[in-house]
Amino acid sequence: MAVCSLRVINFRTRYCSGESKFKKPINFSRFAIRFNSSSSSSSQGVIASTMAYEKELAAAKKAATLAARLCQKVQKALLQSDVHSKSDKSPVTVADYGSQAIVSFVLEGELPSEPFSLVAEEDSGDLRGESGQETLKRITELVNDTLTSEALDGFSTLTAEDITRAIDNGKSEGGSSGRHWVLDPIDGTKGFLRGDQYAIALALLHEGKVVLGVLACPNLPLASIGSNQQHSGNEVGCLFFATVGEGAYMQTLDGSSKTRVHVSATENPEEASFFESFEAAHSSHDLSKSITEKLGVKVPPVRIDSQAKYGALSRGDGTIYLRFPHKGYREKIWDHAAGCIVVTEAGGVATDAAGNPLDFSKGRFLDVASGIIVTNQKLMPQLLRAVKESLNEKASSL
Ligand SMILES: Nc1ncnc2c1ncn2[C@@H]1O[C@H](COP(=O)(O)O)[C@@H](O)[C@H]1OP(=O)(O)O
Ligand SMILES: [Mg+2]
Ligand SMILES: [Mg+2]
Ligand SMILES: [Mg+2]
Repeated sequence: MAVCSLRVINFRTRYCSGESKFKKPINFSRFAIRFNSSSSSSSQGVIASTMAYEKELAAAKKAATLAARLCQKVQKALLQSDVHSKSDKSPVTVADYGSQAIVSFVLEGELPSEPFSLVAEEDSGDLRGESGQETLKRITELVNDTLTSEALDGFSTLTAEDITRAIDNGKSEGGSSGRHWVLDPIDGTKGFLRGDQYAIALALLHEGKVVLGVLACPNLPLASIGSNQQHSGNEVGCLFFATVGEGAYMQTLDGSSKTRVHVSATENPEEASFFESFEAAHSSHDLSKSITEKLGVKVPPVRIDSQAKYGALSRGDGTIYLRFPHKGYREKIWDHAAGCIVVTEAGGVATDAAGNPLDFSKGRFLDVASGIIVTNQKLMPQLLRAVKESLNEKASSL
């Protein structure tokens, strides 16, 4: 049984000792309150006590929340800017790198006694040459502004080199042994640019299995977004999180108390609504139309960007999520790891189009047969049959 006790920890000690990769001492004068669990989860298998991964979850929530603050600042400035800069990709670049730097920096600092491995989407290659200097300067300012104003007041300013090093922590190959953090610093960049949905998606792999996931969705309404529901209230900003065997939860991004979430219990596909990519280039809308017609789904699809779809599904806004990328596209683990554990812990099932479980243990890529489908346990057999029929029809029409 784990004991929760309040412990005061000096950030200066924590962020500067042990395995830290930061050459420059980082001076934190702020004190943090952390839970100290007497049941060490790190070396006792994937499912240990009921308090397993508690300190990792706290660190992940903190990292994703701070990264979300940075992204919100950039998106706000982007949406206020003129038409010219809206077609300019640089704001999202700055937010992508900044988000990755913050998550890397916070995780490494919060968990100093653990070896740190991060599999993340971005790397600093494009920032290192002469042409990247202006962007790197903007990222460095943004990260420093965010950490100063939002949480880690009192720390000494990070240099551009600190930032590139934090970003490049993300080069790990992951795999089936040990622990690896998995990060998409902005999932749904197209949605981010449009002012729509995006997510900061962070998960932890342990011995090849996803054991923890956090999804920060800054623009997702707190109220349901399903096509069957009346929209009520316009408050936005959700944080979903789940630890293996302990259920899935949602709270507001600004930190309200958590609520346990469950997938929809709908067994009748005629009552089900479904989610898919906003961008037809990311997932075939024709195929999902064929599948949902076979099932008898009556309402039109809810199309939104990013793993916010997994979050919405985990709280029952809809019943089905279909994703069929076009030929040649290879899925990456950071595009599904966090969403997958959130929806699974909420009672759902995520498989590839052939019904195989998703295997996150093979490195940076996630090799799947044809696509990814998600629904509740009761509907999955029916959905799999419809998917198989539609895929066969598509193959024979080619
Ligand atoms: N051609 C593509 N097909 C499918 N997914 C893509 C493609 N290009 C990028 N993606 C990634 O897939 C996800 C988009 O999914 P969705 O349509 O559900 O928002 C994002 O993670 C996006 O990456 P990124 O993280 O850079 O935005
Ligand atoms: Mg992504
Ligand atoms: Mg991304
Ligand atoms: Mg990308």
